[in-house]
Amino acid sequence: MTTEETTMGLRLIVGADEAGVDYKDKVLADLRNDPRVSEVIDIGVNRTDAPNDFTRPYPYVGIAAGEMIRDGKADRAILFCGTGIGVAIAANKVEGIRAAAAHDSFSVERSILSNDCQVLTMGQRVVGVELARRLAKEWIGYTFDPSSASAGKVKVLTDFESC
Ligand SMILES: O=C[C@H](O)[C@H](O)COP(=O)(O)O
Repeated sequence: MTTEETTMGLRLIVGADEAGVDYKDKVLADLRNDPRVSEVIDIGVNRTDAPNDFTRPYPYVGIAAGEMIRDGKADRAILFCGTGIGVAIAANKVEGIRAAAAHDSFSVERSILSNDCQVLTMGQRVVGVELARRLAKEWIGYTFDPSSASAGKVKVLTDFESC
């Protein structure tokens, strides 16, 4: 979390395609009860959606989340699909967004401390729901250190995008 996130609380997006909606809803409920989180924005899909919306494919979910972060409407996102890969690829298409699919504690930690990712993705077909819930809780507890040795590496990415 940045200093601002720490002071204000995190503004988090949760989202999923049809293959990740069950995990998304579990994590959404957890985050709504987490004192570190000031706002949770559910961008769907939801089981109550009309069929065309409920079957909205993963690229739309990942891009929508990335655009909202890019536009300052949220700080971070936790997204789900079958594998976590599709929503990560989609979010990474948005300029300035760093998204990682991660299903273990170490990678979840490093996605922030090494890579300053704004987006964590997981696959409902990859890990159990209790692990996904735990990893989501862990992830929001990490804060990137802009004075760390990792910052210069992240800067290579942001400099490349601004060329
Ligand atoms: O990365 C893609 C996701 O896992 C998605 O939920 C399923 O995609 P598919 O139906 O093309 O396998």
